[in-house]
Formats: sequence, structure tokens, C-alpha cells
Amino acid sequence: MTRVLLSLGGNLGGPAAVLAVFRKTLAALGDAVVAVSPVYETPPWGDPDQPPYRNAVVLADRPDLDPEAWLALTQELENTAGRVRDPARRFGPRVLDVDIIAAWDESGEAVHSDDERLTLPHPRAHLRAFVLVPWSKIEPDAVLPGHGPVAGLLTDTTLAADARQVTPTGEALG
Ligand SMILES: Nc1ncnc2c1ncn2[C@@H]1O[C@H](COP(=O)(O)OP(=O)(O)OP(=O)(O)O)[C@@H](O)[C@H]1O
Ligand SMILES: Nc1nc2c(c(=O)[nH]1)N=C(CO)CN2
Repeated sequence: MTRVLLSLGGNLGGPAAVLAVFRKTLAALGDAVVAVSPVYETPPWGDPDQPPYRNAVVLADRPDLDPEAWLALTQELENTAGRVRDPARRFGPRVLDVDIIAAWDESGEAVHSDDERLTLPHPRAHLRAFVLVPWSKIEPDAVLPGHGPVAGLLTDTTLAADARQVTPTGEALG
């Protein structure tokens, strides 16, 4: 069994379109879905010259998927949503981004990987209020492996400033 925390993000086509893409993604995950956060409007991270994002996180569990298989699935979900990669803009706009933030094996141990194709935990998760705020909403005691309690990370000065701009939209996915 592999449990994963997935981050969903998107900022192309307007909020309603992004929400529709999130809903389709959740439907494709089906019974694997354990918990879904509210949807948040978030300022663009890493590349300010683009529209605000919608973000949410999903806790999911699939007995038959190892982390590599999860990566294949999340990339298929991005491709189905029409994701086009722009190599010139590393953190640029996109219709759907599905990142694997962390993964845990059947005994609850966090999976660690330094592989560039699949780095676990996600190497930038601890810097991203748009991941940590929704995560702490569904799991107030969440721990980001290697970085500690999510609630503690959110008190870091840079993140705290960013987190203030991460606002729930009232749009529900579940
Ligand atoms: N934990 C992870 N989750 C998703 N992709 C990962 C992960 N670790 C490494 N990757 C690799 O990162 C590559 C680039 O992914 P992607 O284009 O979604 O990056 P990005 O969304 O622009 O940036 P970021 O990963 O910072 O959100 C993917 O092809 C994938 O192989
Ligand atoms: N707010 C926000 N900013 C981002 C996001 C995202 O999902 N939300 N994803 C990115 C891809 O790396 C780059 N910047």
C-alpha cells in the first residue's frame, strides 16, 4: 500500500476551468481518495508574472501502486488535462500540476528518494504555503518528512507572509 499526499495546482483558463479540471482529476483517482482539502486562491510562486493559482491537496491510498507508479499516474492526469510543458518557464502557468509531496509505505514509513525523476519528499514542498496551508487544514498534525510539523513550518517568517495570501475560495471538490 502506498499513501501519498498530492498537490493540485492550476492557473490557466480561469478559476471555473481549473476547478473543473480538479474535479475530473479527483474523479479519475476514484476510491483512492482518502481526504481532499478546500480549494485555495494562491499567489503565483517562483514566477510572479502570471495569474493567481487555484490549489488543493489530496491524500490518496492505492494498495497496488508504488511511488514510481504514482508518478506515472500523476503525469497521465496532467497530460489528460492538456498540460503543455514550456521549458523556458520552469514555474510558469499551467492547466494542471500534480506533484507528489510525500509518500508512505504500508507500515507508515516515509519514502525517501533522491532521484531527479522522482524526489521524495518533494524538494520544494517545505517552501510552499500553497501546499502546507491546505495540508494542515485536512491534517492539523501533519509532518513533512525531513522537515517536521507542517504547522511549525508555516510559522517561518517568509512562509507566514506567503500563507496570509493563501485564501480559501469556498469552492468544494468533494
Ligand atoms: N515529487 C515529485 N512529484 C512530481 N514530479 C517530480 C517529483 N520529483 C521529481 N519530479 C520530476 O519533476 C519533473 C518536472 O515536473 P513538473 O514539470 O511538474 O515541475 P514543475 O511543476 O514545473 O515544478 P515543481 O516540481 O517545482 O512543482 C517531472 O518530470 C518529474 O519526473
Ligand atoms: N501558487 C502557486 N504557484 C505555483 C504553483 C502552484 O501550484 N501554485 N505551481 C508551480 C509549478 O511549479 C509554480 N508556482
